[in-house]
Amino acid sequence: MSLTQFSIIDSTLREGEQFYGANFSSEDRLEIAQSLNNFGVEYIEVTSPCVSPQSRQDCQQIARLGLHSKILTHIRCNLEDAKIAVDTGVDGINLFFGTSSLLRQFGHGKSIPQILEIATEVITFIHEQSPATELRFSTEDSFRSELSDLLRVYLTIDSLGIIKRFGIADTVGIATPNQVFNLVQILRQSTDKDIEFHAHNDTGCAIANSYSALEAGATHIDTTVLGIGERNGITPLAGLIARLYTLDPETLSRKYHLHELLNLHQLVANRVGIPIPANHYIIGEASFCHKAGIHTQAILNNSKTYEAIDPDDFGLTRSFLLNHKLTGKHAIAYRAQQLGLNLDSSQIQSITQKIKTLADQQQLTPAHVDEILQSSFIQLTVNS
Ligand SMILES: CC(=O)SCCNC(=O)CCNC(=O)[C@H](O)C(C)(C)COP(=O)(O)OP(=O)(O)OC[C@H]1O[C@@H](n2cnc3c(N)ncnc32)[C@H](O)[C@@H]1OP(=O)(O)O
Ligand SMILES: O=C(O)CCC(=O)C(=O)O
Ligand SMILES: [Zn+2]
Repeated sequence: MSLTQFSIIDSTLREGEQFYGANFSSEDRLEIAQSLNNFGVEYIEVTSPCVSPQSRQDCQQIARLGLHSKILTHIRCNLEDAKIAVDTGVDGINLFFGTSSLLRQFGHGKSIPQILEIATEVITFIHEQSPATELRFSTEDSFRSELSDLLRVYLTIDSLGIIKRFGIADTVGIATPNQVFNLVQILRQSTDKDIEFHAHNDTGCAIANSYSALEAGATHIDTTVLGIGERNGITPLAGLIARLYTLDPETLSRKYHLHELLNLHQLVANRVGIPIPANHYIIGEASFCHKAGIHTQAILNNSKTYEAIDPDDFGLTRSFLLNHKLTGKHAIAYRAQQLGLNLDSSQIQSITQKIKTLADQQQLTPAHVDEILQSSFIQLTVNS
């Protein structure tokens, strides 16, 4: 698997708008598109222009920004939506049709032959109107669809010779990494077109499933900033970056402007009105914060001991928490040194024990630890 080859399709401005708290204004959409472009995602997927008049205008405006990222829109597979989408000037159109029996019966109500007939008409129409438009066709709810139906749909549509990319979607987030690997591998062996994978996170497998898809030959992965999306969302951008960075930091650092990751997340969190979870991948406040004494001691010798990701590559810094009972003498000695306090190892030992005892009784702050260190130092100096 070569990480130089794959592309990120960030769908914060489409799937992310389906998140329960999201309601992006035009200004939000433009700023987020710009920020995604600054980070360097290869594609930005925006809400269907058929959703509302403002969505249509915003889709057109984002398509005209001349960003380095290609702009895609996501529409239903029907001629009315296709006509509107073609007029927006986007680089590509993502079409989808549910192929599971549940969606065929209770969603759009079409049989597999009907899906194929409509898809053929819509794909041919878009291609005739706008041959340069990059077209993708996805089977929504792929993992609750019959394999024979999926293959029939993909192969029939492939034979039109128009589609650039096929999509596989784990719409309700039930697939396991093995299931994803197997399905992507089957599709990989059946077509030479690109393969996009879209993973919902209902069962917490979105990142692992996206990685499995890449291992099996997928070329494009859908993400959103903070993983926002319908229900509990999809593959979080920072989580996918973390997964891939540990395998090949150089390639990831070349492909993306990693220092922009935090700005992008702060912008989206602000516009959605949610905090960035402290333990979010890479950019969460806790991601490079070391607490337990054993960890801090080793990190002070070599940061690789307890860090798989170098915060420096993301323009971030590590920190140490000392104001708790899990601290150790090395952490306290490090702080004493930072404060310019010359204390020997037995003095550091006894201060460490004092901090632990106090932490058993009350909530300590970093300022408390500094006060204890400073007052102990003064007392020891006076007594000596
Ligand atoms: C899994 C996903 O996330 S898919 C993407 C979901 N995105 C969205 O839903 C975008 C936001 N949606 C909207 O603004 C509206 O639902 C619109 C504009 C798309 C459609 O609105 P309405 O015409 O009022 O229809 P409504 O949303 O009530 O029902 C969905 C319609 O789409 C049809 N449909 C569903 N999937 C598809 C599909 N893949 N291709 C074609 N038609 C479809 C349904 O059969 C239904 O058709 P009907 O009008 O003939 O009954
Ligand atoms: O078009 C796609 O591939 C994905 C659509 C979607 O959001 C989903 O199935 O969850
Ligand atoms: Zn989705």
